[in-house]
Amino acid sequence: MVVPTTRTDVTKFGSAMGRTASTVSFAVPEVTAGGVDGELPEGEEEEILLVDPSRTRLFSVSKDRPIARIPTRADMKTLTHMARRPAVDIEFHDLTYAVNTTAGQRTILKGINGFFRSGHLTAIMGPSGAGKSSLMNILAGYVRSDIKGQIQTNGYPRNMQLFKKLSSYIMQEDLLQPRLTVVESLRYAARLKIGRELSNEDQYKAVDEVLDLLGVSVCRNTYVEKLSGGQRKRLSVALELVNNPPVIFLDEPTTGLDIVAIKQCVALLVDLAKQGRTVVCTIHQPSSSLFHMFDQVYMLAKGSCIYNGTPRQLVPFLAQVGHVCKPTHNPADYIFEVLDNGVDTILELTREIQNGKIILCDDINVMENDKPNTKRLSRNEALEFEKLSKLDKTHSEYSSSFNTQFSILLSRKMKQTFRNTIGLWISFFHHVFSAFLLGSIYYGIGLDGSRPFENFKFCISVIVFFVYTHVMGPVLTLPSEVKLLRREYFNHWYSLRSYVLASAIHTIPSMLLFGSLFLVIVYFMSAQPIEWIRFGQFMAIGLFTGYISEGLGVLIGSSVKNSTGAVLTPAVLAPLLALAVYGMGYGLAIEPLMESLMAISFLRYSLVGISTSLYGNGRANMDCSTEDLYCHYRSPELLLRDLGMSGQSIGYQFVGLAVFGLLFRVSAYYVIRLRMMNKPLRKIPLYFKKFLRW
Ligand SMILES: Nc1ncnc2c1ncn2[C@@H]1O[C@H](COP(=O)(O)OP(=O)(O)OP(=O)(O)O)[C@@H](O)[C@H]1O
Repeated sequence: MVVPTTRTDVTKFGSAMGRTASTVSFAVPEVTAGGVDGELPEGEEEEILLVDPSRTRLFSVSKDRPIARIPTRADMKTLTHMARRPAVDIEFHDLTYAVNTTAGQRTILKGINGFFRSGHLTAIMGPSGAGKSSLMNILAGYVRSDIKGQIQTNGYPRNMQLFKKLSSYIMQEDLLQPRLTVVESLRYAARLKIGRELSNEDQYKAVDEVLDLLGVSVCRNTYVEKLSGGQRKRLSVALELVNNPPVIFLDEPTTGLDIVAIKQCVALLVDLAKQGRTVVCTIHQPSSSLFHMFDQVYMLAKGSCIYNGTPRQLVPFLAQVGHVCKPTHNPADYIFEVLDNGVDTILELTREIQNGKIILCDDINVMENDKPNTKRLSRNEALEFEKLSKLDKTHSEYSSSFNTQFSILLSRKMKQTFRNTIGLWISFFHHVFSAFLLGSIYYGIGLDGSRPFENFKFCISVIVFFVYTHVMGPVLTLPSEVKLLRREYFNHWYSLRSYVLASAIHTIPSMLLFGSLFLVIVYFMSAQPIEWIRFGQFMAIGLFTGYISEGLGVLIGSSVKNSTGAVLTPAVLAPLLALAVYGMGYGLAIEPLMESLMAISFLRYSLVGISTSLYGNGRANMDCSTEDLYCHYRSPELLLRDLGMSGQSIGYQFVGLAVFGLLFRVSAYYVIRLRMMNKPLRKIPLYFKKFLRW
């Protein structure tokens, strides 16, 4: 092995980067490596070319080597029906990311530099904890605080609003809508993400093209829950591809896939990049053949860049600093072994690659001439694009209007709800069985003046039924839904308001259907008065209670994970129920303090409402079935008085319930909004102020 003479030269080169172009020569040691062609003879002199001293850091260690062509599918299809997008290059300078931990401040990324260009597939690699996900999150805009340094797109400071529209982040977990078919999922995504940019017909054509391109046409009518791991990953990519984003970030796209699916997945990313997109993914140790499929590899260790360049240049680079990779060795594995040598090695590699300022390429001409198909965005075009996107306030943020988002989301949710046939059957049996059970327990007591307290227990049972039936569903399902929401919301599919509103409405039809069935059965079995107004009020209070309880479930489910929610929900409901029934027998003697406490239990309004619907509104004295001389509570007025409910209007109970319903839903909206951010606590005062202004 030839002792490299490069270190000082590279340092010189690095210091020359600031102002003037220069040409630096150094000897490249003889190296051979598995899977790499065209090694140089020992001691051969190579020229390092500095292309643009002020910004660009391309240089070649081995410019005479055959050009490493990225394998692409010969029959690769082009996306002719998609919206046109500009190509976007991303660069970052002196990027530092430091977070506060209990042990003090921790620097996760240490002044790294890089340049990820359009038309290239870049892999961010490194050992566990190196900072790959942190870098990806920062570049994608997922993390935006605690960052120092510059991030630029096409040479200009990144405009986050514009960048969000031009980029997609595909997270590691394939979060998909299980009860939609592949083509339905894509069509919903297209309608939300493309909006008015393309006609419906063109949107559907774009969807068909994406299906073809990603090789998922065969399963276009398969339900998502039935897809294989590889197909799910392809669908995840397809969903983000429908609006043709020029920048795609993927976090660990190969995790959980078998070797064949991994290759197909990376080949797909290569294809996407070759069409002019900037594709950046994080990846754990890839195989040698996989490693060489990437156009650029960006390696991190302990928050610093230790390599930046083409896969082919990794072996010569390592050899340059005295680490020779055997031909039989996978270079991607070898560098991990090198890192095992300790911190000094990391520092040395970081110095050599100038913390990412240098990009090692096979041939500068390849880098320069291998332009992507799409048009690069000039400064003027960028400004024009920005201006256009700001013309209409609604359209500046999302591709489709609020109403469109709402109707699409509602239709998507309803479709899934009504396809959940097992869930619907369970719900049906639960309502019918509980209704007959309750009806049997309180059979025929409604008109009996000697059993009003039993009838009051019946009212409590109806309220408890509606509370527990509707509160637990969102508590258990929302935490996983929030994850899916995070992906779609972050990728700018729709606004949070349209999502929350659609979620708040989609359960109403099934709730009305099953709830009414339950109420009709119990009302008539328990022989309540056959008066349509009373019946209507009874139904309305019961159904409204169910809806408000669901709102409480949404608030709890959006705030905590489901294991916590399962414990927290009964803990919240128990005191509310105790406050609701307080006053039974006390009549007019309820203390003012207790009265105000009772007012904060929404169940109190339900209970007063349902009792008033049966006994209020000037109901005549009831008949008594017993032979008692004195049947005290045959007078409904007396009964309501002793329950502490006299003089209460049913309208007031509806207003009380509506206030709580609104409070739960609006609070849930803000909690979800805070969860979508990475620094929620800091934003609480801001949101409180906004809420007060609303
Ligand atoms: N917000 C944070 N607060 C505290 N530490 C953090 C935070 N974000 C990341 N870290 C730490 O920074 C280091 C880098 O994290 P990151 O997730 O970026 O690494 P990674 O290279 O993606 O690792 P892996 O391959 O295991 O996913 C880890 O040690 C992680 O614990």
